[in-house]
Amino acid sequence: MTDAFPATAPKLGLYPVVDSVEWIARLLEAGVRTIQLRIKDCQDHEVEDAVREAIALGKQYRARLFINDYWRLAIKYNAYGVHLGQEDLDVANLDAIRQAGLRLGLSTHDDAELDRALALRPSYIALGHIYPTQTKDMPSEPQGVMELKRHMARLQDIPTVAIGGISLARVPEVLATGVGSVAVVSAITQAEDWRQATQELLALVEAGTQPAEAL
Ligand SMILES: Cc1ncc(COP(=O)(O)OP(=O)(O)O)c(N)n1
Ligand SMILES: Cc1nc(C(=O)O)sc1CCOP(=O)(O)O
Ligand SMILES: [Mg+2]
Repeated sequence: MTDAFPATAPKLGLYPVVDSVEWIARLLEAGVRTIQLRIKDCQDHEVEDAVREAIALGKQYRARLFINDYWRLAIKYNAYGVHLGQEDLDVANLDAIRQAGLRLGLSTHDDAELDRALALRPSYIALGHIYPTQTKDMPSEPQGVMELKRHMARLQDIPTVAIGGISLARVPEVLATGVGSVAVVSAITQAEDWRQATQELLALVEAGTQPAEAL
């Protein structure tokens, strides 16, 4: 059997996904303790400074800082974790990520992707997209909360994250499925008042009150 990736918190709480070090800094200062740097479609050398600075901030705040896509840089600067999609699985060196002691989060969008992800024994599984999203072009239809709830029945032993179109108003029905974390982009970055939005989301999702382990 494949070796498991290192454990993360059973419930990751509020999980903002943002595209700059500036957002990382302001959200950590606001109390967020699970967060992802997601800068799309760059070469490693173009994002190296941002990845290094984001990881340093994550350590400073004892937060669970995941790097999306740039797994080599995540290893180089000893990130808390890496987030990968299904396409990334075809090219990423999972053994190197595991041996470096990084947590691994994996995206899934249907049963087949869930099967593939579970076989790799990642640190958490993300399920999306739950609702229509303006943030990313999705090739599939939204799953909806009923489908999320159905998936949760087979995901009792692994931390879970819901993503895609989740607004403050939708958080209660998402949490009612039993999912342990809510990942958001626009609910924070497009909010009229991001501070207030973050505080309301944190209060609802009960984000990251315990420090990240083994930083
Ligand atoms: C928490 C979380 N869930 C899903 C994704 C999507 O990741 P991926 O499929 O790799 O797509 P991109 O984000 O790279 O466009 C995510 N980033 N975070
Ligand atoms: C980056 C991303 N991944 C998704 C997936 O389903 O894998 S949905 C998504 C975008 C989420 O943004 P918002 O909260 O603004 O809808
Ligand atoms: Mg990706």
